Amino acid sequence: MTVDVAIVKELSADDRRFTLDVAFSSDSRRIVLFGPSGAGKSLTLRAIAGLLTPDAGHIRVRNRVLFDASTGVDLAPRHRQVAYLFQDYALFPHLTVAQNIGFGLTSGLLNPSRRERGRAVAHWLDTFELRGIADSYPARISGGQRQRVALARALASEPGIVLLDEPFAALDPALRGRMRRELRELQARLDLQLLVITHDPDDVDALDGHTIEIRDGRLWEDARPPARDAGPLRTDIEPQ
Ligand SMILES: Nc1ncnc2c1ncn2[C@@H]1O[C@H](COP(=O)(O)OP(=O)(O)OP(=O)(O)O)[C@@H](O)[C@H]1O
Repeated sequence: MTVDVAIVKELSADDRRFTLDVAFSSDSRRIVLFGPSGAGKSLTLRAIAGLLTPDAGHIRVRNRVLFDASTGVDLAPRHRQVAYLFQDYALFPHLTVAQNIGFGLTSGLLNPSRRERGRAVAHWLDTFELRGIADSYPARISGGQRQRVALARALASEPGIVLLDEPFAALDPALRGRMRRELRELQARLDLQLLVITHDPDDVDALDGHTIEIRDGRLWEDARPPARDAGPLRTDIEPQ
């Protein structure tokens, strides 16, 4: 299985307690964690990224053990080859589009020369059609452009998997439809594996991957059978 997660984490704040206890595995190129607000989706994503340490269990991605409580393995986030795209994209406001993308190249394991970095940044600017705004700051570009910059920055570090936290939630409906299509097209072009969390059934339909439903910190059901190959990309979904 490319992604194999079985984790338990107890959390408490004030007088509230929350138990995350999820186990799933999938070979699909598009894995969708679906569930209502407060279900435990972000906690699961944070655990995979290495930002939350489970009490028990294991996390394996592409045959690499990222975490295993029984053997004490707990790779640092920067060694996981996992890119995490935050809900608000978390771009650096004081860096231009090109500099934000370049940051993805310097923060990971890769430490390319200045010239190589320049070439890689140019490549990602072209891939995401961001040349025209390369020198703009995040505050001066649109929501869709911000999402593309965040994706470009995430992909520049050549991750094994990209984790996306509600990637379309902040976009207006028209743009949401376009970005869903763009993400699928991009995936087809770049051979990416995506793990997306969402509470929106339209995202589930549009992504058409292996959907895993989480509620109250537990797996609700494997809503669709795991697919070795997520199959041809759907083209019948129009932007809203
Ligand atoms: N540090 C913490 N301490 C205690 N409880 C927490 C902590 N972080 C999150 N929780 C609780 O864990 C539950 C799951 O949170 P999580 O952020 O994973 O939900 P989610 O499914 O991603 O929801 P949303 O779609 O609203 O982002 C929530 O009830 C939340 O209040």
